Amino acid sequence: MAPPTSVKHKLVATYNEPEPKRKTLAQRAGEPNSIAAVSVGSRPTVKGTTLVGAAASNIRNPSLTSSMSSRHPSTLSRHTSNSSFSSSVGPGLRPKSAYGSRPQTSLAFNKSTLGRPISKSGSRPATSMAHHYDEEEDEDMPTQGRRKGTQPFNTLPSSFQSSQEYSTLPVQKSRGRQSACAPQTLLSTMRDVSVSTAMSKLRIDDGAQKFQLNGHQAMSNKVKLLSTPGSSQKASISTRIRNSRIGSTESALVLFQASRDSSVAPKTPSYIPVLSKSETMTNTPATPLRTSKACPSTNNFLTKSSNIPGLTDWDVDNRLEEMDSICMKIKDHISGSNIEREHFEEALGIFKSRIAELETLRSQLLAKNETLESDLEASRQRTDALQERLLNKTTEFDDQFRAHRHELDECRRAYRDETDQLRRELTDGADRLSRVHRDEVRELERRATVDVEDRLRELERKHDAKLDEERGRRLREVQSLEIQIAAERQKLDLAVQKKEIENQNMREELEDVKGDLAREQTLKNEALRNLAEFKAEIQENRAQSSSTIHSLEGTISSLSARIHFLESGSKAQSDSFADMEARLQQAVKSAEESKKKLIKEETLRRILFNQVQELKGNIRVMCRVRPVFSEKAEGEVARLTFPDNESESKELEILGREERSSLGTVSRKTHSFTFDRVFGPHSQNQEVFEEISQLVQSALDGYNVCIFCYGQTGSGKTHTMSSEDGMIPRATHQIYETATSLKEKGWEYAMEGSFIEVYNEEIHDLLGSSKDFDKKKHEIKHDEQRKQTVVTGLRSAALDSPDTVESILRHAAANRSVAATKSNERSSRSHSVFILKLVGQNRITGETSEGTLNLVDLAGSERLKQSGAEGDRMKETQSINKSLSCLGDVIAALGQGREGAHIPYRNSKLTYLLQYSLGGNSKTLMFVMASPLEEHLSETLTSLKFATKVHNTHIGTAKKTTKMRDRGDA
Ligand SMILES: Nc1ncnc2c1ncn2[C@@H]1O[C@H](COP(=O)(O)OP(=O)(O)OP(=O)(O)O)[C@@H](O)[C@H]1O
Repeated sequence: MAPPTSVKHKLVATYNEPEPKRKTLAQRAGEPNSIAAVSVGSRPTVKGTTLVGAAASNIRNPSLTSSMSSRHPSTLSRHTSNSSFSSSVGPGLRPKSAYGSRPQTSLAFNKSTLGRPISKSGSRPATSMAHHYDEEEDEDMPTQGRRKGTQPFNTLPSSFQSSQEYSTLPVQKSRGRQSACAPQTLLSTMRDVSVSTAMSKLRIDDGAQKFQLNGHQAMSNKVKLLSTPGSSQKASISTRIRNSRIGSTESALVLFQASRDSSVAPKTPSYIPVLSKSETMTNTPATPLRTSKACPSTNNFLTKSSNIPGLTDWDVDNRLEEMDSICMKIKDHISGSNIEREHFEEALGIFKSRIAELETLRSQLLAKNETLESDLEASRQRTDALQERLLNKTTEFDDQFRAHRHELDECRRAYRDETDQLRRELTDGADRLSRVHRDEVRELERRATVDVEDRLRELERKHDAKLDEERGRRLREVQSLEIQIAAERQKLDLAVQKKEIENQNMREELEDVKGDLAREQTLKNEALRNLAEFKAEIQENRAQSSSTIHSLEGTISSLSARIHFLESGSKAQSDSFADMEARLQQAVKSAEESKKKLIKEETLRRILFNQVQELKGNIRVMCRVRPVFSEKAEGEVARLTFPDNESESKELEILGREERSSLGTVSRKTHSFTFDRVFGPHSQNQEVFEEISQLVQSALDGYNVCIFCYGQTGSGKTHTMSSEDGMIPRATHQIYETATSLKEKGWEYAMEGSFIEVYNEEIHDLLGSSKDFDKKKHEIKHDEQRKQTVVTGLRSAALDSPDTVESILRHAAANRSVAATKSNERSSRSHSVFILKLVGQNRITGETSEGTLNLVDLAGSERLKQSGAEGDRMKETQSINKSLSCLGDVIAALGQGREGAHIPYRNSKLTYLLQYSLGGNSKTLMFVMASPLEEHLSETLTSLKFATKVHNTHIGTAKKTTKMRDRGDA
């Protein structure tokens, strides 16, 4: 295998390094005639042509010079030698021409000198050698030349042969010039065994590398031989040494050395010699070869032993001269050979030194190799250590990874627990807030109740004191007390409303707190999302997990602090809310108690009112003036004035028509009227009902109450009495509510309503069918004992709910409207009476009461003369006027106050129907309705004058129909 180029270059650089082992062998050889050192550029100067040739070839053997002279110019030239050397030094194979040139030359010389017959004789060593060589020349050399690449040492036999011939030179030389052929043979032998020839056969072969020299390269070849392995070669060398009788000591030694060192010759490429300074000598031009003229008679030369038949004798003198010249040449050749030997020795020294250098290089390389191996081992150890460390690090990393994952799991579990704890805390906080708020509301109600109770106690004391006084005072004092009670009630209502507002505010605050809690919940959710994101970041970046955890813990702690802060704030709000709620409950409770007190007060007030009514008389008259809807449509408005306070008016002044006296003066009389109350055109039904509510209430107390409206047509009777907010609906509602409230006192009332009309002195059931108006006859019957009136055949409706009243009124209005279509303006032509019978029983006291409330809407009072009615209208008007006149007569009779006097109730259906509601133990209220129109002025004045008569009538003291039952009977 070819060595690496780098190594080869290095070897070139270290070629001159000494080799101790080689040096020792050289010393052992004990070579005194060492070859003179040959240096590049210091070509030795040799006298003579041979010497010049030797010098030119640096190390060429002098014998070679002679042999070269007989060599064929074409096969042996300096140039060829140089080429051969160059080829041998180079990495390529040795060229065939270079290898075969010298043997061919030798062979040519042998052939030229000895001829074929001589070479075939085989009697002389030289001849045999020549023959042998000839055979090799003819057969082997080309083969060797071909094989030298694979078997470079197969060339040794040739060189060895030359060596043998060379070794015989001293023997022949000692014989002297015994035969003519001896010198020739000697020359041939010397040439063959010359160092140059021997060196030319030697080579340093290292695999594909071959090193072959010509001339002075022989020494190099010997050196090459040192590295030539193979026992057969050593044997050949030993044989040659034995065969060389006097041989050159140096050659013997070199061969011996080669034989010895061949066994230890390094096989590594480092022993491939590389051209150095000495090698450059091979590049020097070789000495011109001698031609065959140097021995012109060689072809005819015969020795004494030549016994070849057919050959003739030759000229002795010429031969002698030739021999002399040959001898001289031999001498020169010998001297040149000595010089050449010195050169070889010198070259040998150089090569030894180079060998030493190579050895040194080898040792260095070995050392370096060892170093490299040690480095490699160290590197391997380091690699193992690194692998072990890597394994340890991997294990450690896995452990850390597991520990970190475990830590992350712990953190995740801790966060989950903390989140659950926060959620529980929030839930608990919300529950606490709710409880606290409820407590606050209770406390607020309690406080409000206490306050109201205190106020009520104080008020009760005031009222008790006032009630003690009121019993001895008049009606105005009672009214003032009522006003105060109403004011207190209003205050209480305001207080309750205020408490309710406060409660509402507290609820709003609670809602705000809940909103804050919801926002906190949102923040908490955001924090949880941030926590999840932080967890994701922790997983992504484990190195930052600890810092992220700390930051997350900080966020959680801040959130916890904020939650605590909000809880504390909401707790305060909850406290205040609970306080307000408690106060509210207290206020509600106090309001209920106040309501109870008010009921008691109301009872007392009714008692007082009845007492006042008894003191004042049982018939009261109130006046109401309807508003003007349109002056253009209704005409001129009469001049009605209210001299006293309009809100509490009791007086009415009407400017009468112009009256022309007999003297022609025109005057207008002012008519002044005074009633229990005068309602102006701006008054409402609510205001009117407040005035009569106490009277209506008397029906529950067992009184017969009759409220009727009197006035001309279109003055507002029906509006006041039967409209949606008129006295009938309001009275029934109030009675129902009062009856319900009196249940607390044990009173149970049975309320039954009926609605009739008196038309043309006939009674029609408005709750029945309108078809029966003219068919069904109803009779009026009186119960003298019970002082109750009963109309037969009437349908009545139990007032078990306020809605019943509305249904009754709607039904009655529908019947009246149907009737109106038959007889025009039926409603104005008939008296309508709503009868409400109230029968009460107190299950506690055993009292019973039976009262009747009659709400009467009288027909319009018109003067027949003014109305111009005819036919049925006239009959209606007459009937109306009759009944109204009878009413006036009855009232007038009652006003006379005579005991047992006749009261003409039977004169009309109306008065007979109202027998027990007019006078006696009844309470009567008459509304006189006035029209504001100038057109109706006359009729208005008539009505007002009639009302004045009634107002001036003292009917007597009303008595309620109550009985005390024996408890035992009950
Ligand atoms: N105080 C009032 N406020 C407003 N409108 C009123 C008032 N009084 C009467 N009216 C209206 O005047 C008109 C006539 O009233 P209403 O029918 O009650 O008179 P009347 O006296 O009942 O007549 P009639 O005797 O023919 O029944 C109605 O439209 C009624 O609404």
